[in-house]
Amino acid sequence: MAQSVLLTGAAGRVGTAILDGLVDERDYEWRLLDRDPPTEDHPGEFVVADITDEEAVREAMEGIDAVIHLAGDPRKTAPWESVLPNNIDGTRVVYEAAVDAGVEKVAFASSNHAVGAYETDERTPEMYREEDDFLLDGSELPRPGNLYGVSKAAGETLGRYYHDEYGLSVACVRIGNLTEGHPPIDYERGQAMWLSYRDCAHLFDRCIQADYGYEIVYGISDNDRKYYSIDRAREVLGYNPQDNSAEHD
Ligand SMILES: NC(=O)C1=CN([C@@H]2O[C@H](COP(=O)(O)OP(=O)(O)OC[C@H]3O[C@@H](n4cnc5c(N)ncnc54)[C@H](O)[C@@H]3O)[C@@H](O)[C@H]2O)C=CC1
Ligand SMILES: O=C1O[C@H](COP(=O)(O)O)[C@@H](O)[C@H](O)[C@H]1O
Repeated sequence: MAQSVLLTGAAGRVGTAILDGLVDERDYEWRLLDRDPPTEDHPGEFVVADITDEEAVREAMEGIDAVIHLAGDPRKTAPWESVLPNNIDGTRVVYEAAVDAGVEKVAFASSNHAVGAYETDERTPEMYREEDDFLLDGSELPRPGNLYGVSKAAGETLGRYYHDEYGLSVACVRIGNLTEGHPPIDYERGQAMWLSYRDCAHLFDRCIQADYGYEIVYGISDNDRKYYSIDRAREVLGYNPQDNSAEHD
């Protein structure tokens, strides 16, 4: 039977990458949720709701097997007044409703900014280059460099709680820098953590398909220069990225 997947933040960039990559590939029954109504054709059902609206999220969660939770404020400059409701409280609402609805898996869009403060003056810019061997693998403590990063670390910790307490499978994907078509130009850091659209779709697909308990993985393409390991994503999720920012130099 087709799996039913709730995609929050469906109208955004990451949501678009996932839908573009998976709609024709996979037989998922999509339920899309965003506070902004759709502007384009979309698969499945579209629920216009805010993730802080507990009742609406509960309703949207009915009959769902897996959730890809993207909705939130993606700005690294986002103030506390925004990340507290949109990224922290809204994420708690999503996990809580998922547990109550008997959902199996939640893939959470975390961010490189949850660990941004590892990029110290002493390490940069060398760590963005191929010859440098500094590597974060997901087992390190969060080290945010802004309140947005704090909110993503909070989302990861909420996931840990809902996994340990209720057995929900949770994959936190620390997404790098998603750009369509090619890596960011003249931006070493962005090239080292580039995530192509097709690798993004494939990675979240693996989060729906694979078996896991609680995981933190990095969401980047197989870039020659990288300071995030993708070994865990390969091992646990079966992630097999096709793109590499070096091929666009
Ligand atoms: N684009 C990137 O390179 C990266 C994105 N991420 C994370 O991935 C997720 C998606 O990011 P993007 O697609 O780039 O952002 P986006 O701004 O393009 O999309 C986010 C979507 O979430 C919706 N949304 C925001 N707050 C909401 C709320 N309270 N209730 C319902 N819907 C709400 C917005 O309407 C928007 O359609 C975010 O959580 C972001 O922090 C993490 C790392 C990198
Ligand atoms: O979490 C995010 O990270 C990406 C990449 O960060 P940046 O510091 O290289 O801009 C960012 O583009 C995206 O908006 C944000 O949600």
